[in-house]
Amino acid sequence: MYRILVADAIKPEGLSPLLEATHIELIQKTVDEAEKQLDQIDAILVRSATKVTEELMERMPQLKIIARAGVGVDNIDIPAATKRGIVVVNAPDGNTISTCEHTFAMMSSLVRHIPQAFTSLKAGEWRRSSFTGIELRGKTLGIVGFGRIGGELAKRAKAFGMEVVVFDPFLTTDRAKKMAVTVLPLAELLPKADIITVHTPLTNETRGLINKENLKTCKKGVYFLNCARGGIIDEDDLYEAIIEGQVAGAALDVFVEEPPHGHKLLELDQVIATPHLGASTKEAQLNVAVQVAQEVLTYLNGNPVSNSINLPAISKEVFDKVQPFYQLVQHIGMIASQLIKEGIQEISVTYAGESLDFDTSILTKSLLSGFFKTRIDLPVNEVNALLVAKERGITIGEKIAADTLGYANLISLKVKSEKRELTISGTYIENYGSRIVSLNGFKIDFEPEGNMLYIQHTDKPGVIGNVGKVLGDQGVNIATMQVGRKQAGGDAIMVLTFDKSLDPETKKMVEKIAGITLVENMSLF
Ligand SMILES: NC(=O)C1=CN([C@@H]2O[C@H](COP(=O)(O)OP(=O)(O)OC[C@H]3O[C@@H](n4cnc5c(N)ncnc54)[C@H](O)[C@@H]3O)[C@@H](O)[C@H]2O)C=CC1
Ligand SMILES: O=C(O)C(=O)COP(=O)(O)O
Repeated sequence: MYRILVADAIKPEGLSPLLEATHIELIQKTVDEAEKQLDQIDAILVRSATKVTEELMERMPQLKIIARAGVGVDNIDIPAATKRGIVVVNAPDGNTISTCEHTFAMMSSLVRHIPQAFTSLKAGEWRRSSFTGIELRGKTLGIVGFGRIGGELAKRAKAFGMEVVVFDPFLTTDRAKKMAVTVLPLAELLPKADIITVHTPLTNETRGLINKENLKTCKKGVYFLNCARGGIIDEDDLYEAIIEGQVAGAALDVFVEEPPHGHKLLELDQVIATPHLGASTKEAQLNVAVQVAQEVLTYLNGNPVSNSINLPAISKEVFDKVQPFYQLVQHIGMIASQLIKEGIQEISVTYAGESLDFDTSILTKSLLSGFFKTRIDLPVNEVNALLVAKERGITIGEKIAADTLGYANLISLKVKSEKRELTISGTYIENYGSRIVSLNGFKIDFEPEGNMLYIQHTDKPGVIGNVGKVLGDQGVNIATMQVGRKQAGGDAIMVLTFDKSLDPETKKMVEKIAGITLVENMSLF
């Protein structure tokens, strides 16, 4: 008998696969109400209200699976679950349409001042001219983050006669073409759009993506929407921009702090808002409940789940073989992702060497998880890495090769975009650790770790010295520096490691050094 705790308001109709199973007992209580039963619970189903913390997991020693009836898993401590071998699943597409439709409703309400006009009318006023709006037809909608929700929104905006421009650094030309949207860099989208809506995940890259600096570059009188996550548009900077008249108004479904107690943005007449209602429809709630109920049942019946976002358990024997290469491949993926930032068409991995004589697919998935780490909102791991690649139209290849080029083992990655190809190889040396031994055809030898800087330059006297001088003058302590070149006087590369990441100003100074053609920060945290 398995006991499943349904801790948040999840639609009961969607839970019928669980209600009908004879080996399952469903307990519909909050965590506090179920306090005395927590040590017997095998699965927990939540939305965003219940916080599944490490402390809660400690009180649930039987817990095998956490299911999030929705997309965002920020209320679940994923590393703590992974550490305990608890699978976490979600429902990635069950609420896409509802969130898109909510965004559209917010956009219409925003430009026609419907909430403000309604409040005024209810107060007994009849102020028609104060609420003159604008048409959506002919306006340019800027969509920042063109995933599931962004894509659906584009279709609806076009039906309203809007022009759609999008920014998404991970979008392939194929998908952009299929969706018939114009792709622009963010710096070009902002001054072009009349209305801008964000649909990215909240990550270190997207927190404050819209801020004081780039709000200034927008059209005066632009409208903003955030139905994704609080903080993608900096709340303080948005407030200032509205006060200054640069932004005409904003529609917000999400906040940095929820509920937003005494929030200054909510005091502004130009702001309309809803309490995180994007996914709150009968249909979305049924979809997500059905999806997670099915996943939980599948897993408890001993079968693999499809929307897991953390690690599956692997046998001790395989684990021992995989373990030395596990971090190396993640680092190879992370380096590649930071050196080839555009949309990718193909990723292929080649394994050579006797110690790699096992099913390497787990390593390929681990490499992909490193590659996607900074690109998408959900934690990507071995369980979902291939699905993530497939959804983005990326072809994945895996080969076994005989030639280790003199190393005991060699793992080589080739990443292809429409414009170029990037190659990187690494090896694991017993009792020594991981080394990257070739990068873009340059022989090199460095340990992938921490904060790194990649520099492409011409092999001529003075360049290396000048890099050292600029960094020294800025008080940057170089931990290691490795160089590689193909032939004397030709193209060359340098890879440096630091104790902390290089600030943008110092990076710019390095870029200005004569002979240097490319400088990229690489972080392996
Ligand atoms: N208000 C609500 O109730 C709901 C909010 N959401 C939130 O909406 C967001 C988007 O959801 P989906 O479209 O389903 O996710 P998705 O993963 O399909 O799309 C996210 C897109 O953002 C792009 N992206 C990642 N980093 C970026 C960056 N630095 N700049 C620009 N684009 C970037 C990705 O390439 C991807 O195409 C998520 O944060 C999710 O949590 C989702 C459902 C309901
Ligand atoms: O699915 C998501 O990411 C959401 O933001 C919806 O959250 P909710 O289930 O409505 O609390």
